[in-house]
Amino acid sequence: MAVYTTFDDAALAAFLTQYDIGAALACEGIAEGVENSNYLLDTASGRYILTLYERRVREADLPWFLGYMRHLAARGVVCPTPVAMRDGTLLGRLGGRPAALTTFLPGRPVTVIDAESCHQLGATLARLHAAGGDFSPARENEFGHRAWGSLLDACHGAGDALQAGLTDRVSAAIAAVEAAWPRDLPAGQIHADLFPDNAFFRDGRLSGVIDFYFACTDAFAYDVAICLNAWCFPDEATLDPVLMRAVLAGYESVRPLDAAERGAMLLLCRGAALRFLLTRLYDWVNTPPDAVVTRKDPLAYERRLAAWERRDGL
Ligand SMILES: Nc1ncnc2c1ncn2[C@@H]1O[C@H](COP(=O)(O)OP(=O)(O)O)[C@@H](O)[C@H]1O
Ligand SMILES: N[C@@H](CCOP(=O)(O)O)C(=O)O
Repeated sequence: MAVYTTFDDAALAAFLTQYDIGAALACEGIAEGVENSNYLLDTASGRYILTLYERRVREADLPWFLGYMRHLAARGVVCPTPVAMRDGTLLGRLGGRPAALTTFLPGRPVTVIDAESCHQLGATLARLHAAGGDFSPARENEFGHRAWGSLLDACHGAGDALQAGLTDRVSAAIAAVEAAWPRDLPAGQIHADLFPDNAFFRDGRLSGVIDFYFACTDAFAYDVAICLNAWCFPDEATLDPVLMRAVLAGYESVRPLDAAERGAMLLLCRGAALRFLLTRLYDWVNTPPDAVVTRKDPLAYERRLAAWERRDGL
């Protein structure tokens, strides 16, 4: 459950007076998600998502995220669009947290990932990369390869309780991937967390993308590698090559990968597995026992890392 911050009716009413959307008819916490507190808000003018930003999201980055979502929406990428207050401001405060309203996207994540959904995902990712091309402010990837060593250190060896020798194994994997990390790949704005729970489908079509709060400026091919990890391991351990080929074919139907990107993909996949292994491990170790959130399994990404390491090529 991801509702960390609550507020009373009076605080919500006061917050909504800044907008032109009417008073709240209903406002319910949303159980899914791990990063922020999300509420489903209904007013006479429609349905919205109310997000209170928590934890990892730096307040100084919020204008970048909200501006990026507006930019993508204006270019035809179906994603939550921040709703402006009467004075044009996108960001307010509620329950002591920075807060914003975005449009509600209908649709649901796929229940069974198949080649068709993977193909659509790949094509959508490539469109998202193209649409971000003229959004010029850069935002560093705070979970890029330079951050991995510090994330592991911040776990203080506690991963060994999950799996014997995990700390040394991950440390060696970071060193190997970092030493060969490719430079100068085509780069721009990437989603960086386009997992199946962040892609909505309606009537068999990918209808929208949510959750842009890890978006950053990095290699496009790395974003593809994140999706290969997130979408192509049906049993959390074994790569399904049919799904992988479908993601790549979907992507390349819109934006062909160049030779350097194709050559680097396997290494980028190992890097992407490490990135989610490390943030999940950090959360596993550092989430207080009374927190109302379901921790995600770090070892599901150790198994993906091992699967990539066993391969000679895609
Ligand atoms: N714009 C939106 N339209 C519809 N549902 C949304 C929207 N944004 C978030 N949600 C719902 O809220 C859940 C959590 O959102 P998400 O952005 O993934 O949270 P977090 O960043 O906290 O992980 C999603 O799984 C979805 O059910
Ligand atoms: N996708 C990440 C965690 C981020 O969660 P989300 O609910 O914001 O997508 C993971 O699976 O580790």
